[in-house]
Amino acid sequence: MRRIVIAGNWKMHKTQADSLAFLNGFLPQLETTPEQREVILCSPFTALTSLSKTLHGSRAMVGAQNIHWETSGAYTGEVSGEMLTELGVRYVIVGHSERRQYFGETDKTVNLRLKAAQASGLTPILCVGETKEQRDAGETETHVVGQIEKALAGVDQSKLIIAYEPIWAIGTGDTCASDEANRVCWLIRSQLANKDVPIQYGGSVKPGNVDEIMAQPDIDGALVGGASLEAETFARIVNYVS
Ligand SMILES: O=C(CO)COP(=O)(O)O
Repeated sequence: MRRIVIAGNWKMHKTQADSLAFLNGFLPQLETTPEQREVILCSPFTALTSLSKTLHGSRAMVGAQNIHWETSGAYTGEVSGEMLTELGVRYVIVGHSERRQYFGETDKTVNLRLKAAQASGLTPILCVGETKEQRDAGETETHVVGQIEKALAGVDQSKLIIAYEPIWAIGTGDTCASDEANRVCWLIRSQLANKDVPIQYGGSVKPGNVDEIMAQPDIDGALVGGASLEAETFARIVNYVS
């Protein structure tokens, strides 16, 4: 049985106070969440400590949004795996398209960050996905398969989550049709040595489309941006109807 993993990516949203207010509304709604669903909240670095303390012993776990590949050194502005695990962080997003687009993340640095995350005991959530131009040119498959190959060179597939996030569907309200998302998730799985790696879909996941997305056979979860910022909305997604 493959794991089901629903993660919220808060991106650059929420102070510590905002995070705690969110949890007040969110945690009680996890009481009815089926046990086999993993629930993760990926906050900015500054809220990780508060999240970790408040979530201790609860159903939800804490994730970060980036990690540096070195264990320490002169890397101003960066954070190491040990710094994250010390706070109780268990997961980390790696290679999000916003980091690739705005912060010069490459397939090479994604690969280094994945290995560093695993070396420090974190489970990385590797993000891949194509642009609108690539999709329109019929290059989705070759692009995504290329990203997967380069990212996973030398990476342990037993401690890994992958998120397929078509860039044109992120923050646009323009969801990828669930059968199209499923087809790409299936393709990703076909490239993996470990067929049990959970593969999430991300891109405008909302209460109104989550049930249909999660009904797809090769989609094992969701990576949710905007709709993870509000407790009621994210709880509805986590408690999707299967
Ligand atoms: O980028 C995403 C999650 O990592 C998706 O963002 P939205 O859910 O806001 O489209």
